[in-house]
Amino acid sequence: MSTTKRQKREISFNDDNKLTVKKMKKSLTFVTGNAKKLEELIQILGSSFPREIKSTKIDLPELQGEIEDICIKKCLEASLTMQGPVIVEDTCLCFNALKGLPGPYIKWFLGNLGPEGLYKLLAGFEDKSAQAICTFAYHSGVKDEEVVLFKGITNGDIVEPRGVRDFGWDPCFQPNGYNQTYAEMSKEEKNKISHRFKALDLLREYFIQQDSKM
Ligand SMILES: O=c1nc[nH]c2c1ncn2[C@H]1C[C@H](O)[C@@H](COP(=O)(O)OP(=O)(O)OP(=O)(O)O)O1
Ligand SMILES: [Mg+2]
Repeated sequence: MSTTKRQKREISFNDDNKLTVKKMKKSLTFVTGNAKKLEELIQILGSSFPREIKSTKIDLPELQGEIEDICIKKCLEASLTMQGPVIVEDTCLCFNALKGLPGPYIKWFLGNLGPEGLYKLLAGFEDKSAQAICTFAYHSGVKDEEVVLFKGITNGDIVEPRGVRDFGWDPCFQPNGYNQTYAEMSKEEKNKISHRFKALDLLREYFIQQDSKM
């Protein structure tokens, strides 16, 4: 019965003056400057996720290098700032014809070129295929503990932009097996197949496993 040992509890009296004990979920802070990422995370994880998600809007440094290194460093920065358990994520859009670029630098390419410009980048190439990669990183906040990574990849094509323009490069990314871009799909549909969904599915599994070991 050690599962409840470390769980916080809220003790109060209900209307009939009976003592009630409510188990409180531990919290986990998602550090991100991007409100759309947070919105999707909340929709994907839902209320059954075994942690209470809090969020802090901090623009963490945009680092260079391999995806894994970027995520580990980004997560350690967040953990130092928050002094507690945190998750961060980094999203890459990798064009196969460009050997994986823009990759982690997609934010700057998108900011300067927009979805149209991203599509035009591939004008000289027959291969329009791309990978949307989302990597979540978790750190417990305990010094010397390692960062854990969860990666989700959705393959697709870069197409002429179509659909609503409320989230980044969604209008120019069409996942394989669909004739709609992410931006033309409903949020529910995107959240069932997206790179972010796949990464969060692994993260959810990890926390369920962790709790079952306690
Ligand atoms: O599902 C997505 N669909 C379309 N666009 C997306 C998606 N996910 C991220 N994006 C955009 C946001 C940013 O322009 C770049 C990733 O850069 P990235 O550094 O990971 O995001 P960010 O700086 O906005 O937020 P954060 O504070 O969490 O680093 O791709
Ligand atoms: Mg960023």
